[in-house]
Amino acid sequence: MTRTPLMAGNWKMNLNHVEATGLVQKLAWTLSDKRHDPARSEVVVLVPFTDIRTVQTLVEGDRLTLGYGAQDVSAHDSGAYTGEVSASMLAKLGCGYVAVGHSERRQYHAEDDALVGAKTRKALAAGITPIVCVGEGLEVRQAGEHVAHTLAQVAGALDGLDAGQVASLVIAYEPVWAIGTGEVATPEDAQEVCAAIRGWVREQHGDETADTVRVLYGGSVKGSNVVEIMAQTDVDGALVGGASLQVEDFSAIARFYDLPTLG
Ligand SMILES: O=C(CO)COP(=O)(O)O
Repeated sequence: MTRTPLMAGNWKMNLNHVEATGLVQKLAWTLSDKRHDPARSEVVVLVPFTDIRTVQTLVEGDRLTLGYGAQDVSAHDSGAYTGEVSASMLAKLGCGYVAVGHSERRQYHAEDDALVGAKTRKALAAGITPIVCVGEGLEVRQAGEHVAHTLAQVAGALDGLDAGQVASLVIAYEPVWAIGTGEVATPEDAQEVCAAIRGWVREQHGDETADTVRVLYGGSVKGSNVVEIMAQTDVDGALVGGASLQVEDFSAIARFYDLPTLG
């Protein structure tokens, strides 16, 4: 079973829709100039809600091989939920992906596993691939509880899903202590937890599902460290924050398969 690597750029709260146009155009130009092969890595940007329509117009107008999506979605279908955006609204804008349960949502908006699970189900029901984010903080890591902690988050978010649904989604392991800090988990750290996640999926949903589901690593991924991270058996891609705002760096990440290996 081959899993197409996925390189997802999470812009977080950066770039207005005018700036988004500039970045998407430059990214598309660079990827095509360097002959990026979409069969070897799928490239996606997760953008602020206010940028989605603009990105959709560029992707559809120029037939770009660039996926796009949102960074969050409501757990509700419609109604009196001021400020929220539903999965069907995102689907109408052509979003292929949405991040759910990012550590910044968990930390600043008190999202728990039950809410992350509800959002995951709404995305799936609307035909959008959820990128379910999990990962431990520094104290949990220091206590040696990172695998158990992360698997509990996976179990909570994927509760009630069938094997087909689990196979279709993406799980992103992002150790909180490695996000935006320049502190990268070692490739072995990334592999340990990504393998444990796949092992959990295998136990719960069988071999086919485990061999199909894509598990990403996120946390200070850059062009300079992506090759060694992608060399890990159970890492199927990266969820990239800061470096996704830099066209040169993000296009290098997208073309990880062409980069020289260090050492
Ligand atoms: O949170 C992240 C992606 O979702 C990781 O961010 P950085 O790549 O900036 O560490």
